[in-house]
Amino acid sequence: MATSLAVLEVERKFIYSSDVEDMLQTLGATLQGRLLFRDTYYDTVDLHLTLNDHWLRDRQGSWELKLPFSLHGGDKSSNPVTQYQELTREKEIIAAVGEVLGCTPLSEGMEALVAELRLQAFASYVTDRKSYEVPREGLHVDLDEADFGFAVGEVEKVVSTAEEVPEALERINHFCSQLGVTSVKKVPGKMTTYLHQYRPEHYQKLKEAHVL
Ligand SMILES: Cc1ncc(C[n+]2csc(CCOP(=O)(O)OP(=O)(O)OP(=O)(O)O)c2C)c(N)n1
Ligand SMILES: [Mg+2]
Repeated sequence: MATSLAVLEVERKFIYSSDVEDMLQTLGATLQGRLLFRDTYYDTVDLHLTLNDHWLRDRQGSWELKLPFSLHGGDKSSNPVTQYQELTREKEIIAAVGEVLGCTPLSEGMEALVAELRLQAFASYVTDRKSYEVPREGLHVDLDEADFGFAVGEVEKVVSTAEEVPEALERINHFCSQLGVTSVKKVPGKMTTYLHQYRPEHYQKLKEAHVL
């Protein structure tokens, strides 16, 4: 079996204003397209996945698990840049879910895993996304509008080794400052806002665990 390179997503969220698209174009960004998609997130009854910063979702029939890979330690709750590994192969997702839950799932597919572990959907929303590429910087920018009335932008770089992370951080932070994003405070994303609005107890537990 061919070994796949890791997909490590380094990302910084920002709040944008109505002139953001003009600014992006001035900075050399080009619009790639617009996409509408629904994400449904799953967890165990006792919230073991999210309390361990593992985010399992079904995006329009494709499954994905985001899990932390930060080698730098530090306080996640205040850093404006997040670093996650992304798994999209069901076999790898099932193994990683088993590892964090301390079990060995028998299931070979995601629907079976949901039944076996009695996973429950805890959040579901539609995102209307405009995607920009910044070829010169190797960066990707998304402007997201969620169906519960929340908008957020993300500057992102995908790398495959931990050694590439510092340069990605530098490029992201430099691009953000050019965009006028100066606050070093962490901006709440769609999930943080969704949980705060619709699942306050879950939100509180994640705050107490310093996951959000
Ligand atoms: C600011 C901040 N946001 C999220 C987290 C953790 N987290 C919460 S939900 C979550 C999973 C969703 O990640 P996010 O990038 O917000 O979603 P989305 O933009 O729709 O997915 P993409 O298309 O980029 O793959 C994470 C990693 C965190 N620790 N801090
Ligand atoms: Mg994102």
